[in-house]
Amino acid sequence: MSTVTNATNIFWQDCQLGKPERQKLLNQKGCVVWITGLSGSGKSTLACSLSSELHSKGKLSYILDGDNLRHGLNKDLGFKPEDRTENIRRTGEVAKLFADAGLICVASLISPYRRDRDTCRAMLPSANFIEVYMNMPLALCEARDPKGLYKLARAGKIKGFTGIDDPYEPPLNCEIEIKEDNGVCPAPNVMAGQVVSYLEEKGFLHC
Ligand SMILES: Nc1ncnc2c1ncn2[C@@H]1O[C@H](COP(=O)(O)OS(=O)(=O)O)[C@@H](OP(=O)(O)O)[C@H]1O
Ligand SMILES: Nc1ncnc2c1ncn2[C@@H]1O[C@H](COP(=O)(O)OP(=O)(O)O)[C@@H](O)[C@H]1O
Repeated sequence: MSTVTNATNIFWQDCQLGKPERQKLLNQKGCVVWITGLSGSGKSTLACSLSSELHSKGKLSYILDGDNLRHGLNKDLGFKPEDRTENIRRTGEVAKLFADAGLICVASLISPYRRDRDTCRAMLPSANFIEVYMNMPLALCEARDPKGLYKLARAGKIKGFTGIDDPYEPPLNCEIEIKEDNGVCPAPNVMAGQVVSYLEEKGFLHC
């Protein structure tokens, strides 16, 4: 366990009952499905559809949604680069705990900086971090604009909005890419099916 802490005189406490026993109980393997993409790209839609699909298969998942976490755990953070970095780090640590609990943790955050996502990946055995890139054109996300935030950003009323005046760094080596097919975005259940197939193929849905 390599962690840098500010505290001294702390010790790692182990318990005989561990992840393997919890996984056996749940008949699944704990992992993190990390969904990244622009605002409006469909992250939350995919997270919900995926969670429902897994539930119907008797598999336990839990969604960590960026917007929701910012109402509690991450309420002290804004959208400055260092705040986004801390937002992702904290969420990565929580996701790691859920995966250790044996759950399929679905994290859905813009997570715009590659280095921050890679930091989360490094928190887990590499196969257990499944990065899903919502590769949707900015024009589509902006046309959707369900919260009217792009409009505000274009009007200069929100500063540092991802994709407008703050960068989004696409993954270079993600496990799953969701993109348009002939200019059409796949339906939510189709996007979820793509992820479920991956989880099935890699053995996460059984123990
Ligand atoms: N400046 C700026 N840039 C991007 N997004 C903004 C901003 N201000 C508010 N919002 C709203 O916050 C949601 C993104 O939160 P995240 O925690 O996922 O962002 S990040 O990962 O820390 O970049 C995002 O939600 P989604 O649309 O679901 O992605 C927006 O609703
Ligand atoms: N696959 C899809 N097909 C059609 N509309 C979608 C799809 N995915 C998302 N949407 C719509 O796009 C908008 C943004 O989706 P959302 O999941 O909130 O994105 P994000 O979480 O990335 O901000 C919502 O109005 C949602 O209903």
